[in-house]
Amino acid sequence: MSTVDKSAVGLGERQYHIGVAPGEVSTVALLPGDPFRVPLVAEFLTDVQEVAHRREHRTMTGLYKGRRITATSTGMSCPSTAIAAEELIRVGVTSLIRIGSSAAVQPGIAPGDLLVSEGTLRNDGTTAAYVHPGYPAVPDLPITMELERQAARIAEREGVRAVNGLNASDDAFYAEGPEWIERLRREGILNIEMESSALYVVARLRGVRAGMICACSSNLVDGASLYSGTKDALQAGWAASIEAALETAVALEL
Ligand SMILES: O=P(O)(O)O[C@H]1O[C@H](CO)[C@@H](O)[C@H]1O
Ligand SMILES: O=c1cc[nH]c(=O)[nH]1
Repeated sequence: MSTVDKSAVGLGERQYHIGVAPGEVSTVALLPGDPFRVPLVAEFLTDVQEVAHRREHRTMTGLYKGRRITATSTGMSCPSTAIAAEELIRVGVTSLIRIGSSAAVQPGIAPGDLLVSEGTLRNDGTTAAYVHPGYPAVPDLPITMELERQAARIAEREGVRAVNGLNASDDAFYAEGPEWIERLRREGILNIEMESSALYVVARLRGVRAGMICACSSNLVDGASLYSGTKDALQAGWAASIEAALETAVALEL
């Protein structure tokens, strides 16, 4: 019986899940979760081409201030994020910046505020298949520092807050009960989302760079919630996050 070595699958070819081929992407990719947010990135770009849209993974490539930029949606959660990251890396992406939405678990963070990740608590199953339990999920330091600089600048202009710190990646949106949220709050975690754990671990293992900036969608400890109609603030937060990520790509020549 022969087995398939997946480390060689798709190298130099159109990728099985995300449908992109070498030459169709930049060296830097912005990663929203939702495919419907890829066109929001495209609004900032010129010369945009839709490269592929397979399953939850939609990809567009264009230019921002003369720099080639790709946007690819990861879908929700770590399994599809790991696949998107692996396949983007196989076609030449060397910097991955997640532009997400995320729920705050510290008081005083409001929908639309900007959250830059300095590290992720790995409460997901995917990364357990890649690395041992104590392995850290951390973003690239220069990307993180530039995202923080850009977030602070844009937040001041837009009259929102920019907050930097630790986040958690959960697998189960509807299993985030009060005990879990209270524990994260006590341990100083700022916010919860569902993808950065896989993004950071895959990036580290493959020798590329990753970072994350999120827009706050809701606050699980002080009751400000997207789920009761704060979508305008969230949309402004997404636009601000995209701008911060694009300016980071330009500043660091990613
Ligand atoms: O809006 P995105 O970027 O998908 O991020 C957040 O929204 C989804 C949950 O509602 C999860 O994917 C979470 O990480
Ligand atoms: O994990 C998550 C992500 C966004 N919002 C939540 O309430 N939980």
